[in-house]
Amino acid sequence: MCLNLEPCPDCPWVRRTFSIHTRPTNILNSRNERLQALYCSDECRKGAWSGYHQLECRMRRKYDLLKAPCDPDSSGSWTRIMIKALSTLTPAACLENSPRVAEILSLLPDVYDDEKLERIRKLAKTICAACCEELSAEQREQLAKVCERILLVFQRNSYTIDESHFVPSIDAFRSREVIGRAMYPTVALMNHSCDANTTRVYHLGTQVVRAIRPIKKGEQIFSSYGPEYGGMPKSRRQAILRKKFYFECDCDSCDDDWPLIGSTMGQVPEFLRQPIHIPLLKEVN
Ligand SMILES: C[S@@+](CC[C@H](N)C(=O)[O-])C[C@H]1O[C@@H](n2cnc3c(N)ncnc32)[C@H](O)[C@@H]1O
Repeated sequence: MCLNLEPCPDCPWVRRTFSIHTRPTNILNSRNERLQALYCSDECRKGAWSGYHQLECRMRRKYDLLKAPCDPDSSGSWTRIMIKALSTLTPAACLENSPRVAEILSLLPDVYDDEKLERIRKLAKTICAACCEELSAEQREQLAKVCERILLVFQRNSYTIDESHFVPSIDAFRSREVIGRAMYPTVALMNHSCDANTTRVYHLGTQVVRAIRPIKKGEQIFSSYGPEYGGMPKSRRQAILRKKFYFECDCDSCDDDWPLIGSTMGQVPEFLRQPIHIPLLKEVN
């Protein structure tokens, strides 16, 4: 499910639908920039408004008024997730200590008390206060805890979606543009390895997982959550994974503390150490 590209999955050129407004507006984000609306059609715009944005817009204004420390993109996507969660949970069911709620609250018991958690907590409280005015303060507090857990699960299991623009130069990597975040349930089952055997690419909002070396039958399929062994020492990789995803990496390269690529260069024959100049693209007249 791609939350950020809704409600128009057929229109991949709609960008940042989480920071849109459906008509010209003077609302500014926390960086004092005007929020931008980009839709592929009028139909799409109307669908967004009636589907979720009416509520989202109210939340955003309320949230911005509170001047909570949260960047607009994150608060936008988190708001949308919470609105969806609240619509499936029903506040009353949440408060009866249902097995579903107990299950949600039991997730991620080892959360680290960091800045991001604090922001998520504030947002969850704000949205529950705005969405569930009919509940008592105590009930809203309980509901906010459920929402906080849902957001944390999303944050740990979702992926950034980017689009690569084809630029015929060695700088092609820099032309990647982040267009949102999404949860892909099957892909979320993949563990991280600092020596991953797959990579992810995106094609019009669809995530494609590709093997980057032969994978034997029965071998575990690993994804990279970011850090990779060759160019980064174990301590730094572990620190990043701990801060961003809250786990201690036990992949082979961390367990055996594989050396950095540069540190093994002395063992590589001289002719292999020479840079190879192969033009990436052939010019065509
Ligand atoms: C996106 S989930 C991956 C699927 C998860 N293993 C499961 O069973 O649902 C991410 C979680 O898996 C665990 N994990 C993933 N890669 C790991 C690694 N290299 N070392 C230790 N734990 C890892 C961590 O608990 C992390 O929070």
